[in-house]
Amino acid sequence: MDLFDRTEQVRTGAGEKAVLVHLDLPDALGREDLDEFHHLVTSSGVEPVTELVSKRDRPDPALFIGSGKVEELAELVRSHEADVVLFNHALSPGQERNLERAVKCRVLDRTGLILDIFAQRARTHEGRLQVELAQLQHLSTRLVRGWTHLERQKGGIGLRGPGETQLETDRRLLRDRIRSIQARLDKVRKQRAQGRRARDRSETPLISLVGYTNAGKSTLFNALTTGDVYVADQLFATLDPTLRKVRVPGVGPAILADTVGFIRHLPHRLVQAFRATLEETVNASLLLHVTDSSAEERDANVDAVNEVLEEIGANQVPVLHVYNKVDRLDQPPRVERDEHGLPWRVWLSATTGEGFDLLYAAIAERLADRWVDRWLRLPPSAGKLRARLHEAGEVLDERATTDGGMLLRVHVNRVHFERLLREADLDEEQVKVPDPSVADAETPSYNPERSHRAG
Ligand SMILES: Nc1nc2c(ncn2[C@@H]2O[C@H](COP(=O)(O)OP(=O)(O)OP(=O)(O)O)[C@@H](O)[C@H]2O)c(=O)[nH]1
Repeated sequence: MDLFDRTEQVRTGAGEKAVLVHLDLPDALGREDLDEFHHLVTSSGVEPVTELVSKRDRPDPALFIGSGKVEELAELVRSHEADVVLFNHALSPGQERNLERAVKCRVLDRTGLILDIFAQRARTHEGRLQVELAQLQHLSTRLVRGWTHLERQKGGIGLRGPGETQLETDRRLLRDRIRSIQARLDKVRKQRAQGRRARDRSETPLISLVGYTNAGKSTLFNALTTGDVYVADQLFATLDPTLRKVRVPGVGPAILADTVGFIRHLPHRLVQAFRATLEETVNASLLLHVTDSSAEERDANVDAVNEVLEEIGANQVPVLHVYNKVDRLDQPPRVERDEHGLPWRVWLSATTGEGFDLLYAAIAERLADRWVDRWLRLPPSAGKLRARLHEAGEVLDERATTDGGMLLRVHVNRVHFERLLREADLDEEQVKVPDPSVADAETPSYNPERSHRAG
């Protein structure tokens, strides 16, 4: 059995009996939600047998919960013959090790649990690579500071109590494996970027579904595409983004992307690991932010999704909120508009289809203003930006200025436009100029040789 067979065993097994541990902490110290924890646990396929909920001002540095509670926990594990203890919190490698010794049972923290669910749900090649990378990185923190995971999993005669040599070998194997996965992921990402550039050029808008896990994204995605995406009443039913071509009345063809469900306090390393999955979100023309309107935690879920969007740099993308599951509220579908009169929130039901007509109309209206058509004055140093604008949209006119810079008239997707300017460290006000043929503003010298319609 090599190291990577053993990492497989970090996963929870379906049907395993679990004792759940939740510590009620002050907000500032990372308060977690108990209902969401139950959802997470059910999604992982283990069977919760009992739970230990306790309150503390701060976690114990060595055991997370107090030593009295640890004894109680050990007793619960014994009496319920539990296979695993699941914590609704991130544990340090040391805490995990101490707890395992004290309760004589496998302990998995929140990050490990989320990774386990991701591992079960990953279906595409890229998704699986991403999960494996995140798991190995999680394991490597345990390997460097602790050693329990591998030591414990070795088991078997002749494999118990590895010496330094084995530890070094495993570290090296782990490093090599991480590097090889990173290289393969880079390759997959490049292929994906090529697909994206082709889409950009074809001007097909990309609409990305995002939302708190279990909000109904896959149900909506299926209903809109009549496709067959995995739907389940479990968290993270969707891990890999699924792209489908759809026809939106009033818009024409568009690409719809389903993405992984967001949760509160998604460990930072996981956000990094799933960045490629979420890249579709960063580059979308419009985000459909789906929310379960019947959920008690509705507003907190919306905030949690917004936080992740900010973290992945997608907070600049226009958003249309979809308040799903209106059938549960016994309310008719409707549209709310923002202070500019634009559709802002559509209340509908993905299962009954009520409100889809409102959604289509709202999407069409929101996408209508997605292009910018304007004159820009670029300094000589902005050659790269000029090239990127050519790639991202259409350059309708281009003139050299006496200072070696450029005047361009661009027709480009607003989202891409704003992103490119940000990347070039410029803002719109610095480069925007009036149409030179009508403006009284400084007229640049015009070099007909260099004027062309860009292809
Ligand atoms: N009553 C009702 N239930 C819905 C509606 N839309 C989705 N559901 C249910 O909500 C649950 C979650 O739906 P999914 O589509 O899997 O949710 P998701 O947001 O894709 O979930 P993740 O992949 O975990 O992020 C399923 O049991 C759906 O049947 C709706 O409009 N009304």
